[in-house]
Amino acid sequence: MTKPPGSLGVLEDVAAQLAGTAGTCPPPLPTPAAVAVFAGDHGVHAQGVTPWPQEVTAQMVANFARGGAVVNAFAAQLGADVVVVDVGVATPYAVEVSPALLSRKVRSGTADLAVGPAMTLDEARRAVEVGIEVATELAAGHGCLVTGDMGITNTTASAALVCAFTGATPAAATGRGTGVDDPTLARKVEVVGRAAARVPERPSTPEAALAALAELGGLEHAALAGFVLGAAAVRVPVLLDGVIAGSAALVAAALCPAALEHALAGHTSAEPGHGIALRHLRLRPLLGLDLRLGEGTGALLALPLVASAARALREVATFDSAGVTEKA
Ligand SMILES: O=C(O)c1ccc[n+]([C@@H]2O[C@H](COP(=O)([O-])O)[C@@H](O)[C@H]2O)c1
Ligand SMILES: Cc1cc2nc[nH]c2cc1C
Repeated sequence: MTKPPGSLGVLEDVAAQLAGTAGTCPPPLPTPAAVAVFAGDHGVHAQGVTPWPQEVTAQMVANFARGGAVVNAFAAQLGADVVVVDVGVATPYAVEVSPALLSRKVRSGTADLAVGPAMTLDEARRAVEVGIEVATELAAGHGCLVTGDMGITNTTASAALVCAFTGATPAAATGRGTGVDDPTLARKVEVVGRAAARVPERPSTPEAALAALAELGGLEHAALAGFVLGAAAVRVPVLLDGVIAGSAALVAAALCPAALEHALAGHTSAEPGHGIALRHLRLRPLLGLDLRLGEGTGALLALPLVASAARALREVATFDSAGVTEKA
């Protein structure tokens, strides 16, 4: 290629990874992309760890389906498709039947992880299977699968998963989520610590990973873990968003370590557990913009970088073909 070797830095690693995932060099363009926004509610809402009412999850599901959320705006900028997947929303919403909304509810919200298992092993497995199925369906017709999430209180479950899977302390892994005050943050740290202490640290077998997921996770975390596995199985790159995807990727890595070879971290969010998860997974985030929205927004912003990496391998002339003299 007509450039000094290594001069595209991290994009050279991205390009090589895309080629490895596809099994072809140059790799296909990662477009069009599809964002799957997995939505679920959380029993731990009862502990007062977020200022937002639970109904906001359902209301935002309707907003995604109508095209009115930030993720829809960012997707429109890139020609990406948005699909919202109800894997565990607890309150009703009114939307017309739309191809942009998939009803795959496993249960109406999890149980309170502060006092016992968030879900059963069977529910966790079924939610993982939802993610695998959605990835498989979207892979036909899309060059990149982008993770999205919506779930009031899901940064609490994310922090608990990060503690369990990395050994991080609750104080280090727990952040302010949508923006909680100091007393709420202290309560959140306490809840995360109490819950994470119930599971054996750093589960590494698939059985232990599924058990930890059922104990601490959300239905959207389970589906996102499956989405990562499903994308890898059909060899389509998966671009990860924030702390919810990052904590779900820890679960996916314990279920099948090789799956993470097909994952890219779009950004690192302001939630401290996210950086911990990415370092544990040895994933380098492409962007750092202090985002803390979720929905898939940070991952989508990184998509042009991933597409440019693929385009460089596909379209740049060689020294020979362009008649450019090589270095001595
Ligand atoms: O993506 C992130 O890293 C991220 C960080 C903070 C908040 N969020 C979003 O905010 C919601 C959860 O925040 P909370 O405070 O209710 O736990 C949920 O819908 C997430 O998508 C997302
Ligand atoms: C309004 C709102 C939009 C969101 N999108 C993702 N998480 C969210 C949380 C809230 C509160």
